[in-house]
Amino acid sequence: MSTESPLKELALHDITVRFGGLTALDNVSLRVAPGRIVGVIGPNGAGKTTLFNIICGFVQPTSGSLTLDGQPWRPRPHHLNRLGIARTLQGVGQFAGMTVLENVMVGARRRRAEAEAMAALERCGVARYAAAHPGALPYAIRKRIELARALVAKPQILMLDEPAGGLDADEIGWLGTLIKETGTTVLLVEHHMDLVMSVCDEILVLDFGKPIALGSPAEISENPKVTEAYLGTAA
Ligand SMILES: Nc1ncnc2c1ncn2[C@@H]1O[C@H](COP(=O)(O)OP(=O)(O)OP(=O)(O)O)[C@@H](O)[C@H]1O
Repeated sequence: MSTESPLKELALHDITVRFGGLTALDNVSLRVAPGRIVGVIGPNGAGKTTLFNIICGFVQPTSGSLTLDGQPWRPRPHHLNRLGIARTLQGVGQFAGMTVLENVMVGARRRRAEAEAMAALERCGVARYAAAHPGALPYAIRKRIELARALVAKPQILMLDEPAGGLDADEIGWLGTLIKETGTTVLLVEHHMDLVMSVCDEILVLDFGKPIALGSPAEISENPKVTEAYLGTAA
C-alpha cells in the first residue's frame, strides 16, 4: 500500500468511553474525509488522547463504533501500519540503543527499508543525524525524527499527538508547512492554537469529553462555547 492508493475515510460514530465513573468521551462522532487535515482541540483532560487511543485500538469504546471506508472496523494496534495509519506520540519515544536511522526503519512496512528511512529523514531535514544516537540530540531534532518515523511508511492517515510541544516558533512554522504538504489525511491533537488554525480544514472541540463544536477554523474561533470552555479552564 502506498500514498498512491485511495485514501481511507475514517469515522467515529457516537463513541462513549468511561473509565469507572469518569466519562472521558461522551457520544463523540467525527468523520475524517480523505485528504483532510482535522484538528482535535480542548482543554486539558478533554479527551483528545483518549480519542486517539480509540482509533489506535489502545482503548475500547464503552459504546459506539468506528468505520473505515464505510465498513465496520475494530482497530488493533498491530494492524495500524498495514492499514496505512501512523501515529506520533507526545514527547519523543525513541529507542536509545539504536541509531536515528534504525529508529526510523522501525516505522517502515518493509524490512531493510533503509532508503525509505533516509528519504523520510531528509524530508524532515535531519538526514545528517542518521548515524547518531537519539538520546544525545536536542529535543527539536528528536521531534523531527519522530515525524520521520511516522512518515516512513507513507501513511494514508497520519495522527499527530501534540507535535508542536516544546518547539520554538521557527520549528512550529516548519512543522505547519510539513503538515500541509504531506498530501495525506491528518488528525492533529495540539494545544498550539496558531498551528491548529493555520493548517486545519476542520476542527473538533472537546470539553470534558463532550463535542462542543465542529467546523472550520473561522467558525471555531468565533464560537462562544469554545471561548467559554477555554476561559472556564483558565479561571
Ligand atoms: N486509562 C485511564 N484510566 C482512567 N482515566 C483515564 C485514563 N485515560 C484517561 N483518563 C482520564 O480521561 C480524561 C481524558 O483524558 P485525556 O488524556 O484523553 O485528555 P486530553 O484531552 O488528551 O488531555 P491533555 O490535553 O492534558 O493531554 C482525563 O480526566 C483523564 O484523567
